[in-house]
Amino acid sequence: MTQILKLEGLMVRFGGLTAVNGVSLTIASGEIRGLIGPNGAGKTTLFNAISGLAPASAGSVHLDGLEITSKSAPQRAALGIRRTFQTVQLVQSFTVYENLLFGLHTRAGNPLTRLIVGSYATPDADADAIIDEVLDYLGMRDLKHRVVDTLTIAHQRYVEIGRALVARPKLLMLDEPTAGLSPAQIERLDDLIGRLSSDWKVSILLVEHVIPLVVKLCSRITVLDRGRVIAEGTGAEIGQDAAVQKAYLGERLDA
Ligand SMILES: Nc1ncnc2c1ncn2[C@@H]1O[C@H](COP(=O)(O)OP(=O)(O)OP(=O)(O)O)[C@@H](O)[C@H]1O
Repeated sequence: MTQILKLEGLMVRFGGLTAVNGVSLTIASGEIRGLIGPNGAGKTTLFNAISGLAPASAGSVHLDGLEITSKSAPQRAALGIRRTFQTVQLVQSFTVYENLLFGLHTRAGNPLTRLIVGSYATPDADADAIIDEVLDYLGMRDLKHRVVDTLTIAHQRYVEIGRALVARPKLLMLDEPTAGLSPAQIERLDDLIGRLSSDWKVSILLVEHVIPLVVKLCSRITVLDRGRVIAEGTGAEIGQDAAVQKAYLGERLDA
């Protein structure tokens, strides 16, 4: 099976602190991989190292067979890595449509967005059609011209996912997508994430504190603690793992 993402011995240091410490992992095409770990384990830093926001101190990152370790974040985005953030990062005073255009133009050639986010590919003739397709998929067509800061946090999270999808990424990284959502909203998002990988032919790396959701969605889960991978396996396997139980100390994985 094709490996979409391969990390080998990845390290990220902040001065004397090693936030990511020799992480190696591979994600297969179409896989939904869970990434869990206690607070401060290094999950967001690992996301940043994969997406190019945190430079690797050592090790390598390959995307779909291409080494991208020294590529910038905009170059990685253009090559097919897209992500969402723990705290939603949209242009709040822009409409849903305008925010999705940003996602599209990181792979197309709009001069303004190229100045802001960089661009390495050819312009898209049919931005509107792509955006409408994504909004229809997300059930948000009626919100297309709404200003983002008038939307619920749940809808804002969908817009972030939409901004990633318009670029038809190879790897979609979701950083705590359920943060701030109600149980009903989490259930809907859970259903969406479960469909995304096959509907959009995208591999997903999911960081999430709602462990039952990760266990349900992901056939394999990687567990980080203090920057290191301490376990990898199915939900049942990692639930039984003594090192994982110790790292979570009291948090119930089967809750
Ligand atoms: N820019 C930075 N400068 C210095 N230290 C940092 C920086 N970013 C993260 N850290 C430190 O790196 C470690 C890993 O942090 P990180 O945010 O990646 O963990 P996390 O697993 O995502 O945590 P959480 O689940 O709480 O979001 C922590 O000790 C954190 O304080």
